[in-house]
Amino acid sequence: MLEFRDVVKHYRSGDSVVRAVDGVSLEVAAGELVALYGPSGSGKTTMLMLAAGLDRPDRGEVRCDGRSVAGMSAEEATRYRRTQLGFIWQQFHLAPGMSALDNAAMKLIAEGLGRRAARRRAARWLELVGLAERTRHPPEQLSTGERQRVAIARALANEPRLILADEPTGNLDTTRGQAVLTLLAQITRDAGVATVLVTHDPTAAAYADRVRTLRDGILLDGAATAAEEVARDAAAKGTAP
Ligand SMILES: Nc1ncnc2c1ncn2[C@@H]1O[C@H](COP(=O)(O)OP(=O)(O)OP(=O)(O)O)[C@@H](O)[C@H]1O
Repeated sequence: MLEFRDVVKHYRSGDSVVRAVDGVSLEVAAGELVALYGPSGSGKTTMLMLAAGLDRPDRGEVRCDGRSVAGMSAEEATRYRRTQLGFIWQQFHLAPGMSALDNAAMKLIAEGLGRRAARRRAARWLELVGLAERTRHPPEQLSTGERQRVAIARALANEPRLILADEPTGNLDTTRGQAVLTLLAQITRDAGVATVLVTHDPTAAAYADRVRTLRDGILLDGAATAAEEVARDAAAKGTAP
């Protein structure tokens, strides 16, 4: 479903070059949840931006359902993001002044679904993420964790084929975080979605079918279980797992 083929993305910053993604090949199948695990600055968000067509690789190719993402016109890329993709952003990107319900319904309305039907569907997703009591509140009247859940409801409401989740539980307490991860794993499996979960939390990585570790823009060898990755990480830091 999603494929990175020898992808390189470097950023220039003054005289130096940041090798954000440095020759990554990775496939994520429909119905599979892959965790991209790695420290801050290892290139995880850059990989999601490339998959969403919000940035272009310097070399290599990102394909979704066989189509080159960088090869899409601006119009095709917008439609791809609205209809195929559920992007859960680290910074939420909610519209201020609009209710949680309208924020969650936004992509559905943009795709032409009637306002009432869009709101009905969005309300169901808000309920699933535990926000049934907060649908009328705009983001500025919600806690950070509640905003994160609105962003998750919005990302899932269009029933995407590919979910890109950037630290989706970063602002949630353990119970809420586990509920969101269980929901993501369930949607991935039941709806045959390909999901990439970016995290530096080993507990979150444990919900994945496969965990791949990114360091300095390079994927470490081999797929591993979350437990193996946690042990490898602890060994690298010289701490007990
Ligand atoms: N637009 C940009 N211009 C210059 N450098 C960038 C740009 N975007 C990212 N970088 C750099 O690329 C590297 C990878 O960044 P990225 O955001 O992908 O890391 P990350 O693993 O998602 O980090 P975090 O866990 O902190 O979100 C970092 O060193 C970052 O500073």
